[in-house]
Amino acid sequence: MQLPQDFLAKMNKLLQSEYEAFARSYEEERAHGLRVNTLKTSVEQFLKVAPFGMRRIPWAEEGFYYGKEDRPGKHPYHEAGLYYIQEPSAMAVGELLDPQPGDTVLDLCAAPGGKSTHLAAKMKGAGLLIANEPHPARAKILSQNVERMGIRNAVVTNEMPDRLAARFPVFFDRILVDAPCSGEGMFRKDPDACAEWSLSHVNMCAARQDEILLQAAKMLKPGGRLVYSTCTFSPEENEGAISRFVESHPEFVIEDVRAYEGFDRGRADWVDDPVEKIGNTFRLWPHRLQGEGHYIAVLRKTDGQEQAKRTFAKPMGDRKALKDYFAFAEETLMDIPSGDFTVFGEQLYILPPGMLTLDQLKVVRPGWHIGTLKKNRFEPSHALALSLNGEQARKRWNLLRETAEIAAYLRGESLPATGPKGWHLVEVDGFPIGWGKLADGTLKNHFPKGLRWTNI
Ligand SMILES: C[S@@+](CC[C@H](N)C(=O)[O-])C[C@H]1O[C@@H](n2cnc3c(N)ncnc32)[C@H](O)[C@@H]1O
Repeated sequence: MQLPQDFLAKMNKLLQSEYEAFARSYEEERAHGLRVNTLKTSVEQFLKVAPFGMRRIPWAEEGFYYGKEDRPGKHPYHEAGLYYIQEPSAMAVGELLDPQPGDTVLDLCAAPGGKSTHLAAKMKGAGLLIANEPHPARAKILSQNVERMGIRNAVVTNEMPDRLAARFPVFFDRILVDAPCSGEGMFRKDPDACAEWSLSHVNMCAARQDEILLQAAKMLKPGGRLVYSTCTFSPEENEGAISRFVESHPEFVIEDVRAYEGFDRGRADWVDDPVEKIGNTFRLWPHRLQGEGHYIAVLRKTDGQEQAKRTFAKPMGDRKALKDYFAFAEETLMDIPSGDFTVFGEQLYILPPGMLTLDQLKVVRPGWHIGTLKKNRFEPSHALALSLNGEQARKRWNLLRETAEIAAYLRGESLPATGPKGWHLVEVDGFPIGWGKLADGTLKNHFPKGLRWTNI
């Protein structure tokens, strides 16, 4: 592959004797990974049914390399959200932020959602995750991935960091800044990053990273953890960004976290003014492990003001307006999803607990999407189907993978069916994949139009 000459010269100067091995890695095939979604299945259960070659990724409990010939993006299990296709090195980031169930977590630069969905799995449905992405089209994709992975406790926003910082000061236990960067570590995976690269682009990215970190710092609680990551090699965006940040924020310390085999450490000698513990940060190199290039720093806020006054989101009070929803839920579900309901237009959501008001913010998904309140009837959402397990539905319609029926369902076709009338949770091998509504010998297809498969 053709790499920018200025980039190669810079890497040669930095890496010296290691440069040859680094340059050779661009001639090699990159590794492909998927992460099992433990909100829907366990690793053990998935390994029993996995139709792909699966080899463990050492630094990610639920991460696996899959085979070169495998096409996990084109399998019904992908639509059922049983896994997320994620670059192997990127899985280290969620492991290092390590959110716990019940935490309040922000993913500030979140699209398309590889790391947000990893954080949500670690939170096991308890606590609040805000996944933010300023680019509108990318925020939509992020929201679709949150839906596919069956996440109930996430809010997806489409904001700039300073506007979130004004609303959520000192609010989060853990924050991830997976910063937009010059993408040098992704040249094998993403030729666009390679085409866009220049020394001035690196400097522009570094300035933007300083601003994002500044805003993130305001939102973290004292004692909280901030993880900063990039998929680039340039010291300006890595050791440089963290050194500038810690220098201007002495209440932050760089944590000393154990490294996995193949992880390298941050390089103090590559920047002019490194802070003391910069050698505790991590560098992941494509010539030292099976994954692309990454940089990761784990920071803790040791001190700071506690925020007292907050305006919480107001749930809707009028439960009578939800009578069609409750009628649907009683007929269709074993346990009725309940909590702080909110309505956006006709759309019904349940807010995650402890959510602050979202007024004046650009919100793509204010919580768990339950369905649409139509005139005199309720229509369940795809998000509801994907967040259930089969036992939670009264009427289920199971299809087997690799059959004509599942292919027809994914193409959006109705299926001949007999059985009780009403909403059926459609499954593939027992894993929910969408809704179908049975009447007059037909299961009407409610798999969303935008997700339907063509060419199968
Ligand atoms: C490296 S990508 C994030 C990848 C994502 N965390 C994942 O794992 O799927 C960085 C993201 O930051 C977004 N971004 C760009 N400018 C930003 C800004 N000023 N503040 C926050 N995010 C920004 C980009 O649109 C991009 O989606």
